[in-house]
Amino acid sequence: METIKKNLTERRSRSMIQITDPRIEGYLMKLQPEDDAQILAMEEKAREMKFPIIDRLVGRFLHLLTRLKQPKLVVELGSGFGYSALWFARALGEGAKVVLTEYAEKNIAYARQMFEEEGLADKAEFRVGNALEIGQEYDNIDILFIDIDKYQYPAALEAMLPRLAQNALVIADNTLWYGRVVEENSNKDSEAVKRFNELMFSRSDFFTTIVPLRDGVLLSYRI
Ligand SMILES: C[S@@+](CC[C@H](N)C(=O)[O-])C[C@H]1O[C@@H](n2cnc3c(N)ncnc32)[C@H](O)[C@@H]1O
Repeated sequence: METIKKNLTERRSRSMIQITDPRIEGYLMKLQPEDDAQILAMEEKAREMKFPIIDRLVGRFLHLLTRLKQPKLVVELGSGFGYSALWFARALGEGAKVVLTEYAEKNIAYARQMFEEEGLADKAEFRVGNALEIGQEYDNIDILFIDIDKYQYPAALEAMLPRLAQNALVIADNTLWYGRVVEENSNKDSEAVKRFNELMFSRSDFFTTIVPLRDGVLLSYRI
């Protein structure tokens, strides 16, 4: 049993590539202090639960993109307990909103509480259920953020393309998938991430790049 566990651990660590050198990540984190109570509480909760949030570096990046883009409607596929959505919401202007979608009701309840404490509940819609189904209820989406289970990325793209506004921005997290995109022995998540990246880069109606920040953030602008 111990040997099996050891082999599994070794195989896992072999198949994880930290995209950015940890010393650089540490340096970047030090440059980006945070004193917002809700952001700090959510980061602490993620650490305790080992819950995969986008993290502060990507949060700030999304926040900046949102300020530049000034969207009226942001739709998030896979909101967890609302950390990434809070970064969007804090950057939204008058009358704009972010739609949170998430399977787990208790995560959405926590997100709502955090948004209320932050005074931003009026900038959000909190939806429990399948993100792909809920997402399709919206039109003219200015920013689509994809952070659901990785095997669903290509299907999410197909479902959501007709719902995007002209000049929409598609943002997807984990598009380097801890380096598994360069491995030969991949599984269905890795295959889906690779297919999703190829789909996005092959489209002439989108201009796409991947920023190798944390686990790779894909940005795709609809021309
Ligand atoms: C990586 S976490 C999201 C983290 C969040 N974006 C953040 O950074 O704060 C992915 C979440 O998506 C949810 N999820 C995965 N597939 C989903 C689907 N099809 N519909 C709704 N939620 C989904 C999971 O329950 C999980 O909470």
